Amino acid sequence: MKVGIVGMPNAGKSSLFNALTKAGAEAANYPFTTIEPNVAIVPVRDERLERVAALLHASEIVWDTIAFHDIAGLVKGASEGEGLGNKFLANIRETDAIVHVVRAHTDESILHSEGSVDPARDVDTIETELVYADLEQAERRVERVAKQAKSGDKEAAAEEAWLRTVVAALQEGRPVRGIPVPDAAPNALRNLSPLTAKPVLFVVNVDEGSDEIPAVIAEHAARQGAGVVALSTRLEAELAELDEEDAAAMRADLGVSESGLDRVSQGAFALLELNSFFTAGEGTIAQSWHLRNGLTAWHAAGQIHTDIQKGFVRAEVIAWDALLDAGGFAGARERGTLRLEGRDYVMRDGDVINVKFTP
Ligand SMILES: Nc1ncnc2c1ncn2[C@@H]1O[C@H](COP(=O)(O)OP(=O)(O)OP(=O)(O)O)[C@@H](O)[C@H]1O
Ligand SMILES: [Mg+2]
Repeated sequence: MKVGIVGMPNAGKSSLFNALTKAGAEAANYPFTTIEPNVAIVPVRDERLERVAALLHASEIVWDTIAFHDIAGLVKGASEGEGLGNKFLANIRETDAIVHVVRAHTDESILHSEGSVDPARDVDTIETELVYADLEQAERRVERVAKQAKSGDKEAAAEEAWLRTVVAALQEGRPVRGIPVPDAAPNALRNLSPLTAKPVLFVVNVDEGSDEIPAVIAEHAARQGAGVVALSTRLEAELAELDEEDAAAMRADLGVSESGLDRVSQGAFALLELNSFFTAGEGTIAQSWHLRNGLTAWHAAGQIHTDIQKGFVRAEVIAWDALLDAGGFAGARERGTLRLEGRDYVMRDGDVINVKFTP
């Protein structure tokens, strides 16, 4: 899963990114934590898997990860190429979700490109740039698709009609999110990959020691079904430089709630309506995975390995807490809480699964 970080210049994007990168380096078990200078691979920690791993004396824990893409600040006019903004926006077109960093801290030593701290105005500026960028993209695409439609391509005709609705909405400043995709052109949304259709997590960059979300941002987020997390990105970046004990002591001193970064990564996952599931065995690797709500054991097998999916026979499944209650797989088998399920079993959040397959 990929997430793009957007926001005004100096909003705190790179501080957040650095904090995430450092946390990733500590915990990810990935040798390639920073695969590119502006891409950070961050583990999504989950206490449930930690407890399962402890119970089974797992050899190690492998976390599912999110890739965060840091881009330069978007000024007004970014979509017209100012400040290279458009190129940066193109970089995040392929992401699954957007983290929008909003400055709310009042540190006067940090310049604001608009001369004052005003979270609602800044959110509006960035959202307008995203709308413009999508508009430009949609106008270009509609021309191309219209040509295909003229040659009698039914799907192209449906896509063209959809694109015209999209262009009209964007011209009025409305996002693409929520505009229904026609059955006759099921790939229309993916072909355009509009920024304003992606789920959003607002990260409100607050003063140290605060975790208050400004009401205007909370209401704005609620209206568009977005998530909100408040933290000081500078503080998180500083804490990430400390070892775990010192960081915990400093958090306690400042009265800052634990794991601001975990809230960001978990918040990003929550946006996409993903379920977690786990694979684990006595003394082996305990691993976390994610799957869209409503998908089955067969899909879960495909996440683990295509060969395991191809050879799927059945799956042993148990809820993570039932496994803890039973004291392990042997106990669960005795109690009958370890179930055998077929390929159509709909996975539940927190399931531990062991797929039996023919190689
Ligand atoms: N909560 C905060 N309180 C005080 N200062 C902060 C806070 N968050 C970030 N800063 C400071 O603001 C400055 C800009 O932060 P940062 O580089 O993360 O912004 P950015 O959004 O990446 O900017 P750019 O758009 O230029 O890439 C840094 O000096 C950083 O230490
Ligand atoms: Mg930056």
